[in-house]
Amino acid sequence: MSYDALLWLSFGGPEGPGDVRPFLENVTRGRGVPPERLDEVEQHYQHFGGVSPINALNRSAIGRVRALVDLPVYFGNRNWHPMVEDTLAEMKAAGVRRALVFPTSAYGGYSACRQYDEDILRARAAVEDAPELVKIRQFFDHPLFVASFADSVRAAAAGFGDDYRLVFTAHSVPVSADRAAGPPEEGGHRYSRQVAEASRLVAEAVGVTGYDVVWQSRSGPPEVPWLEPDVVDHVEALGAEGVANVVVCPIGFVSDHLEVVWDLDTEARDRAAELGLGFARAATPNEDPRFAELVAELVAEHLAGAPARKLSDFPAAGCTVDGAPCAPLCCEPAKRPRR
Ligand SMILES: CC1=C(CCC(=O)O)c2cc3nc(cc4[nH]c(cc5[nH]c(cc1n2)c(C)c5CCC(=O)O)c(CCC(=O)O)c4C)C(CCC(=O)O)=C3C
Ligand SMILES: [Fe+2]
Repeated sequence: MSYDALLWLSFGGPEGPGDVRPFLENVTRGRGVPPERLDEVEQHYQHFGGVSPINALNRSAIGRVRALVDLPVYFGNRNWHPMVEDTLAEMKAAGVRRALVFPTSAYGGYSACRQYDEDILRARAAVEDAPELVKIRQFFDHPLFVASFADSVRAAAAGFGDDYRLVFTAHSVPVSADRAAGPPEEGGHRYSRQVAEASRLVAEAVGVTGYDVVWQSRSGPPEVPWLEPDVVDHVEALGAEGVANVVVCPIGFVSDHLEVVWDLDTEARDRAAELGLGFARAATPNEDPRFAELVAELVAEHLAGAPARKLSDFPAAGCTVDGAPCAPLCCEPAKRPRR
């Protein structure tokens, strides 16, 4: 199979105050997020002038990937411009017939994997005679992903000697969504188990034996259970335990974005300061040159049909054609209550 492009598929984020509300409406359309939560999240964005760092960081990484791969690289998002539908139309007009897709998420699960397949379906439905789109596999246990986080944890912890608690954090999801993550015969929880596995690998690389895995940025109505504990609550619990310093590693994300700079660098950091805890946040991989190398390796691996380079034997999937699920009933979307 030959490919004539690479499509970088991401979440998207607003780039000015006027973008915030329409962006949030795109994110939450039909998802049962209460309006009060949206108002609150809008304030987080406006606190940063309505600009999320995510688009600029994607463009910066794409620049480095362009130097490493032999394919034109296009950029499209689920929720904000450049929208993936528009990018795909542009690709089609440029004569692209088959493209690889790099999704900016390392994990399985509905929000982290299957929803990107839905983006591919939606984009292809919007473009007549659309190019074929083949998505690249999950990479939570790739040696370059793990090494990048391990170095960022070491750098963040540098001022604390050995006296710190390492806390990994990933985006919370509804408990029901995590239960449905992966193919049904595996028993579910593929998202939280992959997050736990990546955390274990990074802790091992750093040489830390005691660490925690917690969740952040929960949304949805309060009566719906989401993965816990929350990172800010956890910082409080560590303070009560007498822990002196906390190093937070956002293992669930490939780049900084609003939920990293708000929930971690603002909320969790402020709470730690109030409690007199030392606090440091490990960098996400995006700006590490190894992240571009990781993407180039994943592309080369796919083109060569080479075996996956990975540090664990935990199941991974995600390589899909034209937005089909990884396997029948894999990460089935939840039936959401209409509001
Ligand atoms: C697993 C996961 C990832 C990691 C995988 C990946 O990276 O793709 C992720 C990433 C991100 N989530 C982001 C932003 C938001 N997520 C929301 C809402 C939700 N996220 C969910 C899950 C995830 N989200 C879920 C289950 C919801 C509930 C509603 C729904 O089922 O969709 C909302 C709505 C408001 C709110 O309620 O918080 C916003 C604004 C941004 C961009 C931030 C920026 O602009 O910089 C990024 C990278
Ligand atoms: Fe999210």
